[in-house]
Amino acid sequence: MQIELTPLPGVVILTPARHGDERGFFSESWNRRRMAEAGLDVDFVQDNHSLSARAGTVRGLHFQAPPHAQAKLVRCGRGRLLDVAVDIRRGSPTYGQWTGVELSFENGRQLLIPEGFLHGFVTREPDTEIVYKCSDHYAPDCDGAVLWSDPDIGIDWGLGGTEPVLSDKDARAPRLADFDTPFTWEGAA
Ligand SMILES: Cc1cn([C@H]2C[C@H](O)[C@@H](COP(=O)(O)OP(=O)(O)O[C@H]3O[C@@H](C)C(=O)[C@@H](O)[C@H]3O)O2)c(=O)[nH]c1=O
Repeated sequence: MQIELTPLPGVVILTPARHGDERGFFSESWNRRRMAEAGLDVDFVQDNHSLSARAGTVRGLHFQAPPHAQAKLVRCGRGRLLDVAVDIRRGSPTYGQWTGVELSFENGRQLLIPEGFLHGFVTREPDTEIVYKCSDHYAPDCDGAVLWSDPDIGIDWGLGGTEPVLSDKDARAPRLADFDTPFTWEGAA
């Protein structure tokens, strides 16, 4: 498993080995022991899978508040997407900053997003599937969102001026400045 850091400490790109043969490949998409050995010990309890029919579909920016905060391990099952994490931990040196990584079936990359970050993505091909593990169960009462296009965050979604496909919930989400984050950075005074 290859591990790459991103500009946001704690957000990590993981690329599991693929063992190819004449049939195709085999890959351990998550191995708890290997992750723990690498200092990435997360206890996942739910797997999610969604399909976005059209390229340019944006889902996000989402979080679950404590006591049901979620770390996520995200990969692309089919197609191609830009996966994004935003630090929303009050007092964090990187509060409000984002990082994005292209995940595709071909590149096999995965993004590990800890608690305290927003998560969102844009699909770059039709019929793109995302698959992700979560460290807590779905808790609708703790579910929240921040506006995907908030200029204070300034994510470059690569849409080139085209309007994205969005859910009503995501289109109406508040901006970061109008939002009281439920997360605090561990190093905060
Ligand atoms: C997130 C979630 C939704 N649902 C239901 C609620 C609703 O009826 C339907 C669609 O939900 P949503 O519109 O919230 O789906 P979606 O916009 O795909 O939400 C997801 O976006 C990405 C970016 C994330 O990081 C996820 O945690 C989740 O928030 O699925 C579950 O049953 N379990 C779940 O864990």
